[in-house]
Amino acid sequence: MILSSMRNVVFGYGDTPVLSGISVDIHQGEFVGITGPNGAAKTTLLKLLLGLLKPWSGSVHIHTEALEGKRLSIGYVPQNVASFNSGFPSRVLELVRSGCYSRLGLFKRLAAEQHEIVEQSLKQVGMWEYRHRKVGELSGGQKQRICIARALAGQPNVLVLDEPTAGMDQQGRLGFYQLMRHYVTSHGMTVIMVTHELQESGKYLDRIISLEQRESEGWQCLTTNSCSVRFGPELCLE
Ligand SMILES: Nc1ncnc2c1ncn2[C@@H]1O[C@H](COP(=O)(O)OP(=O)(O)OP(=O)(O)O)[C@@H](O)[C@H]1O
Repeated sequence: MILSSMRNVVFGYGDTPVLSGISVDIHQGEFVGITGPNGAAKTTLLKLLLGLLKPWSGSVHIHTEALEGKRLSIGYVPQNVASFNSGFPSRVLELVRSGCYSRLGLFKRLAAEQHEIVEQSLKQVGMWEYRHRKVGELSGGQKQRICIARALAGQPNVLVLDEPTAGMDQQGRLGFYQLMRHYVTSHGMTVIMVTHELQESGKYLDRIISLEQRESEGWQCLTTNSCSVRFGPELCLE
């Protein structure tokens, strides 16, 4: 079932267009990779899907009925979260706990259930042992992991991640793809991830959306139905 649909979206910054006539659907409960070269507007596409940017023309629609009565809850891990400066005052546990407030609202005390979810999220990204450390003192890959844990602690039904494995070692990356696959398969979560690492992530994904430049047409959106399909002329414009 379609959860989000983008139709003929045109968008740019200032008076410079960066996406021209993009149409793409995201289905409920799929793990989608968005790929394309630097500057192809992958982050921009995510922000349009999230409603953080407004298209010049065309439409972006979230079909909440696809969630079958559940409230829409979106987790977002932006690009470069690893650049928290070294003076960032929070400790890991506080930061990850703060992810619960997107669901609970501010000024609510966390119940035992939320404490368990925080613990589970930190364990799933391999950062439980670091829970009392200051965030600013962690390595880039470790900061990336706790930002993912924070997003998971919010128990989103849609998780949007912009190059989430940047800075992670190979073992961490593979563990992360498996974890996302688990959330998609076992919890019905919809996961949308910008990635440059299709070789590694491809077998875990349900579908790839590829932003490719076509001569004289600007950036266009191509999708594959199956990740085993290589990019090439067999792709058709959606
Ligand atoms: N706030 C902004 N103001 C002006 N131009 C912008 C802004 N954000 C992005 N752009 C431009 O829009 C284009 C697409 O940027 P975007 O960050 O979406 O690309 P990307 O595919 O995510 O790139 P990367 O792989 O390098 O992260 C680029 O040419 C970029 O310079």
